[in-house]
Amino acid sequence: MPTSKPLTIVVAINPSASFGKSREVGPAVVATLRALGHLVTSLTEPDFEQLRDSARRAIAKKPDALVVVGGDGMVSLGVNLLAHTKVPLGIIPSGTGNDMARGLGIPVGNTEAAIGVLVDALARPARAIDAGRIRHLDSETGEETTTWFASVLSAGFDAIVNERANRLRHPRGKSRYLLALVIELARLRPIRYRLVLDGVETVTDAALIAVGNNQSIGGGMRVTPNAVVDDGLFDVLVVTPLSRIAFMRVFPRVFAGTHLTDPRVTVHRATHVRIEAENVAAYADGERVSLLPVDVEIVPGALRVLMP
Ligand SMILES: Nc1ncnc2c1ncn2[C@@H]1O[C@H](COP(=O)(O)OP(=O)(O)OP(=O)(O)O)[C@@H](O)[C@H]1O
Repeated sequence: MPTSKPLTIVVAINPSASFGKSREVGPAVVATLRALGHLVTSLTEPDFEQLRDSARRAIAKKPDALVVVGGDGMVSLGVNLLAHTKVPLGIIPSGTGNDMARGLGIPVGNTEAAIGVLVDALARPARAIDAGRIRHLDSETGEETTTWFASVLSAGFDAIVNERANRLRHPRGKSRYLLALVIELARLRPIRYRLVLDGVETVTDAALIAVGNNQSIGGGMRVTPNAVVDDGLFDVLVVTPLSRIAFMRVFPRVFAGTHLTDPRVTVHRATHVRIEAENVAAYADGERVSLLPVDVEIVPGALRVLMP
């Protein structure tokens, strides 16, 4: 591993990521960075909100980097604190999905390799990538607010499955999503959307709309496989209504990103996207944003990242 000058680094750790299966990852990151001589502030808190508050206070001191240890929820925490600042974001994936890390080429499922990538990246200037800015109504206050995302915003069948999984108490782990998928597949029906892409409006029935800065959701489902994080554009996936049988044919192809050849699947490129539909929630970077409508805008170069 190359050595670099001592840096001040904040490491924000989610010990509950991946259902607590990766508790040793955070301490390993902190130990490695300290062994290299960096000045590390290690943050763990009882819950997400307190961690976000501690990280916000630590970032106000302008450290050289914020490293998040966890899944896409932790990426979301980092992106929302760092967008439009000069502080770069490092990611050590230890969550369930880890889609942002996957799309950036950060090793997933190999902590040592991910730490190696981070250490190398700390010795180089960080890379600027685009981020998505969502304008929506806050679910609690009803007031207009802004949420940033770096990977994919989705609003459709996958969000419905997510909502169902969150309402289920059992089973734990990935099988909860599988059960939610089976339940919602049985109830599958088209959603009527109003979609505005760079000022051009369409009203369409669809099963799913996803707005990608990066490529995947749900742990490697490459919904927008051609999205590029620094091209100043979103890839907007629209899947027209599918029968259950057609869904089961198209769905496995999404993992490989080969669904784009299916005539029921379209990808548009746009910088501004408005999505409206009745009673459908938007999820971004795996976290619930709010019910639709949302207005989404790409902000070129808004985020600095430590990546290969
Ligand atoms: N102590 C804690 N610190 C931070 N987050 C916590 C904590 N306890 C529970 N959480 C929950 O963890 C969620 C974020 O999890 P994260 O995304 O890091 O991992 P994951 O869900 O396993 O992975 P992925 O999002 O990639 O599927 C937050 O929504 C938060 O509510």
